[in-house]
Amino acid sequence: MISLTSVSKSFGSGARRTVALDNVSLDVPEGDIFGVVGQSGAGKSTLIRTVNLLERPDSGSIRVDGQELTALGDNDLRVARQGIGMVFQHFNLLSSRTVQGNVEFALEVIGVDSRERKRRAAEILDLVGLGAKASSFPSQLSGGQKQRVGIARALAARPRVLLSDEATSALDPETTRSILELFRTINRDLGLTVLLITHEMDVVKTICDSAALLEAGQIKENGRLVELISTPGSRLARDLFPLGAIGELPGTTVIDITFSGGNADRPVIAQLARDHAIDVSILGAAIETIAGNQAGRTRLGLPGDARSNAAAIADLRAQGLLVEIVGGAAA
Ligand SMILES: Nc1ncnc2c1ncn2[C@@H]1O[C@H](COP(=O)(O)OP(=O)(O)OP(=O)(O)O)[C@@H](O)[C@H]1O
Repeated sequence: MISLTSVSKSFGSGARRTVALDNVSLDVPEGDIFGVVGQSGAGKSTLIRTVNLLERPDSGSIRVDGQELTALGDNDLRVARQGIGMVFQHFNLLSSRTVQGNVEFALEVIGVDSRERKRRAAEILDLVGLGAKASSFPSQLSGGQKQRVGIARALAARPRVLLSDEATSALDPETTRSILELFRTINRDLGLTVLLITHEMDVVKTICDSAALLEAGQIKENGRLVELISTPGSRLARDLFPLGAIGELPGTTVIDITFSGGNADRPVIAQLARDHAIDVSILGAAIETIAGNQAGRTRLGLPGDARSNAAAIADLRAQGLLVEIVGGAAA
C-alpha cells in the first residue's frame, strides 16, 4: 500500500548538512498497522512527512495506493493527498472553530458542499465517540478528546491511509490506550492502512502488526512482529521484551528463551530439571500479547559453562524454541 524505495533526504549544506534519511526502503502492506520506532533525531518525522510529500525527498520513489507521488503535478498531488490522512502530536486544531467546524474544514478545502460536510462530519464524530461534543471549542476539550477531533479531521476525506506522527506522545497512559484502541477500530472497520511513528515501544506492542527500527536515517530492522520476535539477535524483539541488564553470575550460563504462538506454554524448566538434571534459576521473564498472539521471553541461569549445557540447549532448540546464550561462564 505504501512503498518507499531508496528514499534519501538531507537538510542544510556543507559542514551543516544533516542526512535525515539515508537510502530508506520500506513496504507497508495494505491493512497493516505499521510502526516506525527510533530515538530522537533518527529521522522518523522526516520519514512520515515524505509519505505525503510534506517533505520532498532528494531522491527515491514514494508509491501510495499504486500511485507514484513524486511524479505527480500539483493538482494530482492535491487529489492523491485526500487519500492520505494525517494525525499530529500537537493536534493542530483551529481554536476559533467548533469540533464540528474543525472536521468540516477538512472537507471545505477539498470542495465538499455544505450539506454533505455537515452530514459527514456528524457521522465521523460519532465514529470517534465525540458526537456529544460537536459544538464545543477545542479549548473546552481534554487532550484525548482533542486528538479524537484530529483523527476525525484526518478521516473526513475518507482516506485509505492514515499517518500518525507521535499521536499519543502528549497523552497520559490511559488516554493513550483509548486512542490506540480507536486506531485499531478504524483499521479494522474502515480497512485503513496505518503508518505511525513513535519512540514508545508500548505503542508498537499494543497495536502494531509490523515494525521497523530507524537509526541515523537508516532502517536497521523491519518485519512482522511475530517474525521479529523469533529472529535471533533482533533489537526490536529485545526492546519488546526488556529483561534488563545481565548481572555477574559466576559459573552460570545465562540463556534467553523466546516463546511465541504454539510453544508459549511449554514446561521447559521442569523438562530441563527432569531430562538434564539441571537446577534452573529464573532470572527474568516478560510475557506480552503481540499482534494478538501470546509471546514472551524468559531468562534462565544454568549452572556450568556453555559447553556443559550444550546438550540441554540443543534439546530446547530442537523443539523449535529460540534460545540465545546471552552471558555466562567461560568454557
Ligand atoms: N527542517 C529541518 N532543517 C534542518 N534539519 C532538520 C530539519 N528537519 C529535521 N532535521 C534534522 O534531521 C534529523 C532527523 O530529524 P527528525 O525530526 O526526522 O527525527 P525524529 O526521529 O523525528 O526525532 P524526534 O523523535 O526528536 O522528533 C535530525 O538531525 C534533525 O535535526
